[in-house]
Amino acid sequence: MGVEIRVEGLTKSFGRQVIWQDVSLTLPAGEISVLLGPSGTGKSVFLKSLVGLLKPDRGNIWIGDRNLPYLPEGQLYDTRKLFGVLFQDGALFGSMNLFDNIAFPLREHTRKSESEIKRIVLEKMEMVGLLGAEKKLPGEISGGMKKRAGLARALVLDPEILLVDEPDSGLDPVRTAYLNQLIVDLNAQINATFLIVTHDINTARTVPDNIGLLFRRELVMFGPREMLLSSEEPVVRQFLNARRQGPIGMSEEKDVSELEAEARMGADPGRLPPIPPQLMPSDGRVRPAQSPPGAWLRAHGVQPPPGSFVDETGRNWIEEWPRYVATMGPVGAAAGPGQAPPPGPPPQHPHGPKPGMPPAGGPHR
Ligand SMILES: Nc1ncnc2c1ncn2[C@@H]1O[C@H](COP(=O)(O)OP(=O)(O)OP(=O)(O)O)[C@@H](O)[C@H]1O
Repeated sequence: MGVEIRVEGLTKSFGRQVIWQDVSLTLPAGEISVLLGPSGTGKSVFLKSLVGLLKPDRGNIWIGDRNLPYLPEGQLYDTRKLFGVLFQDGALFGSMNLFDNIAFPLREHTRKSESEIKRIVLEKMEMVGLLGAEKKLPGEISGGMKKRAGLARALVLDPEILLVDEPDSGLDPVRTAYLNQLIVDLNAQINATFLIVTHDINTARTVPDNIGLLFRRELVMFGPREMLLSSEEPVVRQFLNARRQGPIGMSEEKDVSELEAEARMGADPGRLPPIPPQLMPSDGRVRPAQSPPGAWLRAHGVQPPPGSFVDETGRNWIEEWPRYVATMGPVGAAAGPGQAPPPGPPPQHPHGPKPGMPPAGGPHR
């Protein structure tokens, strides 16, 4: 499962407003990528273009040998079935209970029997920790539950590509941490290609394999998490450090005089903080598409900022990794019952009975 998406020279405008131009990137199969950018830089437009809901002015979106913007209607319809999409608000039908909302794509796009639909819906509801909430209406549940219901619906057609638009919007930091864990767990389980749009820097720093940044109508950078988190590029440093100092202004980019004034005052976008360990699946397995910590930095001879890859217990995950993988079994496999426990909790692990999946009946607000 999971397919590569290759975007080449993509440009999109509405009338005379250019949203972004000449965007090229590859979303590697099975990996988690995050797209960042100041508000209004066209992140949602990019997601909608990827799934064929908006047509770019020019450029290619290759999924295998299919170039999505140029597909005839019938093939576009088929190709869209490869995608699961979680929109910002979950996009649930208010008058349908969660079961029917989640069953909707199956009833619309497949000829499965009701008993088969029930099996699939309950399986996906269990995956997102919503079993027991089948009868609830969207208006009766919290924002976090709506996101998880939207996620379950995005999963029912077994997507090879999962697009998630601002999973953290409207969620408190704890629920965002649960949702991040759920995303990592789902990626480990279904091995699809994930693209997440987010404003949450902690999510961007800990969840993905790759990060991209849109600014000034361009994709400033896209690459492995370690590349962006060790980048000296001012706009990348400013964004990932969440600072005012740097090229990004209040509503658009700063002009030259503002930047010169900042330089005179010695303001800069801040030193690079340590690179945190990447969030691991909660059952301790290594995701099939996951790279060992420090792999990109080593390959490119880049020294990480001091304190990188050290978790809250003081363990350095570059040193720990070979032992961890050996203990946890082969890459992609869950730990077996007879295996020794890993050396303490995996990095960035939220504590609790089943990380990523608070019980459906539990507190959600
Ligand atoms: N269908 C449309 N017609 C015209 N303009 C549009 C359309 N959709 C989006 N836009 C414009 O495209 C720009 C980018 O919007 P988009 O929602 O993609 O930004 P974003 O980066 O996702 O923002 P945010 O982070 O605030 O959600 C905005 O100026 C928006 O008004």
